[in-house]
Amino acid sequence: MANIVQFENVGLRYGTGPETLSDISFTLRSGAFYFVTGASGAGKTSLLKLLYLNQRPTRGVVRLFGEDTVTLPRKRLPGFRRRIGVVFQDFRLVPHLSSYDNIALPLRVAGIPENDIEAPVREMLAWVGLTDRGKAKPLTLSGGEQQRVAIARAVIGRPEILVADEPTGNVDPDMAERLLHLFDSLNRLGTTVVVATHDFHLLNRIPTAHMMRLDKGRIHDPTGALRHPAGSNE
Ligand SMILES: Nc1ncnc2c1ncn2[C@@H]1O[C@H](COP(=O)(O)OP(=O)(O)OP(=O)(O)O)[C@@H](O)[C@H]1O
Repeated sequence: MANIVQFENVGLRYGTGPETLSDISFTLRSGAFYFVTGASGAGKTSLLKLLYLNQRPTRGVVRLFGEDTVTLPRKRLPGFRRRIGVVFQDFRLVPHLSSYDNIALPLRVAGIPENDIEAPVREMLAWVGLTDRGKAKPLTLSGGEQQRVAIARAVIGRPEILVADEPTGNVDPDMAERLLHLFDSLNRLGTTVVVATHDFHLLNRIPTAHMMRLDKGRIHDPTGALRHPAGSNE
């Protein structure tokens, strides 16, 4: 498996405060499944924000798809962001748009012709089990339904990496398992999946998943299992 993400001695500081993340070094392998765990405030959300290019590191190198994102020209950032799907705990759907239109949004933003949008949106609605809810607005859906719309929206552009920040935080345990099953099936199709979670029940559900534990802004990786040399394709 090739390296798809590489962090080298990354630090992140908000404003003039202390470093929220320090000396973060790890490699993510293309096609693997990762859980990011750690106590509240350990820096999980901050780490994911660096990963999906919502934040720039204060120091160090964040390399995505083999390129250094810190020196990447700004005009190339949107293209990079399209290769990463993101799911949030609070869904972040557009409230006045139907499920169908929320899922279609990334394709419309990317300028895909309307004729080429319907089939993939219908396919996504079916995949998340919401074929009959395409016209529904987010506030008329349950939390689990909203999250499935959000997952469909995140993956309709066939991202290479799916990042999810506490995606099961606002759904019941049965729905949490169902959502995890969606992530697992995507991963089996080759998508690299990174899920931050507090939910220890979920961790055992994906036996092949790798764990990234954050402790007070640092990666806990005593055996170095999360580090692979640059260019290593072992
Ligand atoms: N935009 C920001 N400005 C200033 N400080 C921030 C900002 N975002 C996060 N922090 C601080 O960074 C630290 C890590 O926060 P982060 O949200 O990354 O942790 P977390 O592990 O995701 O926590 P939780 O599990 O509670 O969501 C916290 O001390 C938080 O207050």
